[in-house]
Amino acid sequence: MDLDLDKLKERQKRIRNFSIVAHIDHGKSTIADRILEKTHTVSKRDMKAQILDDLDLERERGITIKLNAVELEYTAKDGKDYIFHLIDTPGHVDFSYEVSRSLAACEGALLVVDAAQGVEAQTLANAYLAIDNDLEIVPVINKVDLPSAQPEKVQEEIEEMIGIDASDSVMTSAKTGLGIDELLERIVSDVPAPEGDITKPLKALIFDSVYDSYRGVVLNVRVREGLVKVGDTIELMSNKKTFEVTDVGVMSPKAVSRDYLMAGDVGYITASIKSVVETQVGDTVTLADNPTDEPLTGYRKSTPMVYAGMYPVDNGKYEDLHEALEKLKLNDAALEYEPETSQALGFGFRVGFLGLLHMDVVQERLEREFNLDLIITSPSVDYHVTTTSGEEIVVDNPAELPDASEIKEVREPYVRAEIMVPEDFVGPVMELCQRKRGQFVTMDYLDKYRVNVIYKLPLLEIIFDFFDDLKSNTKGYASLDYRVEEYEPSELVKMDILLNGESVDALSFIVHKDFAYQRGRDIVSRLKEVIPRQMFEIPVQAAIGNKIVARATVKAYRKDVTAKLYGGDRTRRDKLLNKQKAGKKRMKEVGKVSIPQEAFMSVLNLNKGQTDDSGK
Ligand SMILES: Nc1nc2c(ncn2[C@@H]2O[C@H](COP(=O)(O)OP(=O)(O)OP(=O)(O)O)[C@@H](O)[C@H]2O)c(=O)[nH]1
Repeated sequence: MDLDLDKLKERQKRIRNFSIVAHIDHGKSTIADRILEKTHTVSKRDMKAQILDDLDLERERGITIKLNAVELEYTAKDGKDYIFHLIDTPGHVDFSYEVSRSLAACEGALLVVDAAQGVEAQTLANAYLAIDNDLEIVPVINKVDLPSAQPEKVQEEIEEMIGIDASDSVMTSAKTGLGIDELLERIVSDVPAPEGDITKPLKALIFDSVYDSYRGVVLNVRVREGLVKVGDTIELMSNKKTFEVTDVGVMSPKAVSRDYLMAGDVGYITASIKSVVETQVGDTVTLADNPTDEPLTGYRKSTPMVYAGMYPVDNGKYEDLHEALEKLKLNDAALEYEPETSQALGFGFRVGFLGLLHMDVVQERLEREFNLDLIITSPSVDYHVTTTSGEEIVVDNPAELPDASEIKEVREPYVRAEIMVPEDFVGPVMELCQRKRGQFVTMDYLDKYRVNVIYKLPLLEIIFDFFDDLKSNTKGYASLDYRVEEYEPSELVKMDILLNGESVDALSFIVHKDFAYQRGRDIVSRLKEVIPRQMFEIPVQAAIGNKIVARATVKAYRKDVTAKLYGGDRTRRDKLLNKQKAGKKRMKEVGKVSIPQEAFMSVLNLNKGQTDDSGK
């Protein structure tokens, strides 16, 4: 192999590694498509819309979940050929950890801002992530074709709110293709070429790893120093495991083998690694016989924020569910699960998700790709509990919360929520936050019209429907960004639900003392609606400890039953519920009672009930 050092150095100067960051829907994927098209990475004819979103589900939902790195070739106006590595990032608040991963592989970021919407919460959050990573930021104002576009105003916003020079922002319309040529030139001129000594021992960062049934584990790496090629023995520095490299290459957008990857490159390595568990994202890859002295510093790991039980409708499918989760995990580093048993539902798993959207995506993939029918219990957060005997435990399943008499203190996760909103809506936003047990922190005017309202809120209150409520209370103008900051003591109680006199563990939930009675009543009346009638009466009760706080009765079967199901507005929560309804009637027999999937999601509706009540 001809590895002329001067040529390699010359090649390194022509590499540009960059990401595109934006608030959701500001046009990141469409811009990526245009760039791919312009660089002829895919011919227009072959190009499916949004080729970077390779999961069917992503395309359907129009959201980007997994990050993808592609290599593009671009002949610039200076006549030289440049090598672009474009790393796509997701925009949804559930997936912000994926953003920080991809940024670690780049020197620059295109910050895309919608010319009509302006800077929003995720624009800021992502811009700060990029600044923290020392990336060169190229501001891009997209959708300038829209009649409501106000590019100059957006330019000012970027300068005022992010503090970067936006006077030379690239004006684009990813829809018409306007400005894309200029954007490509700006990537060449503004994004710095990677540095890193090619002659030093290999030092590469794993920023993603995916399982491929043909190739085994595929490591997506950013090479920082040195060079790697087929036949090398690599070592994963965190666990000292060694593997022989079977292939290296880049995605373009399909996998294309290369002779080597060198300092500055973003590409893949395969090395007959059997399990993704061995390959930690953030780990450093080096050569076994010529290792680097110091590993790279890893970056923030994703941690689940929402937990729910997943049970096969057919108990015989437990192993299938196990296998399916194992396979999904190979592709989804954020997914966590462990076995769990429920008296009511049998054997299943407690699964940790980044948020409700992530939960929804996982459920859909399990059902679609693995053909499983699942019952999912209502989502919960994790609680830190100190028992009277001084023991510290973490509880992510309401059924496992110890008896009140054994609890000294329960702490729940609180987030710092930044809500950006036009001044006119500050009132409704504050009202909503107060209702959700929020504590006001501060409020800043971002410009003449817009305010950044900061609240401390219990994660429990915001995971379900806060975002939807926020949107409806502000005519869609508010944007939200949040992160878990701390755990704080809270007066929480466990609500048990009894059907036919039997406590159903999978229906219990944790609720703040002040809302307990109302929610007890709400859930009971909701369950009364969704539990199908039988030949006998079914008492439905809500209890805190031994105390029954609400009760209702599912009357014995009559012929004219019309189950009144919640229709409601078009929010994510409702879509979730509607989907549960639309699918096959998923039921679980518990004792003599059949419990449908909707019953387990009742707690999502409860919040709605509460909001409606207080909103009246
Ligand atoms: N009018 C107009 N519409 C655009 C333009 N760019 C993108 N859009 C539309 O805006 C919507 C969102 O674009 P996407 O590219 O999917 O946005 P995104 O930021 O990638 O969204 P996520 O992948 O969900 O984070 C789509 O309906 C696009 O067709 C533009 O320049 N002009």
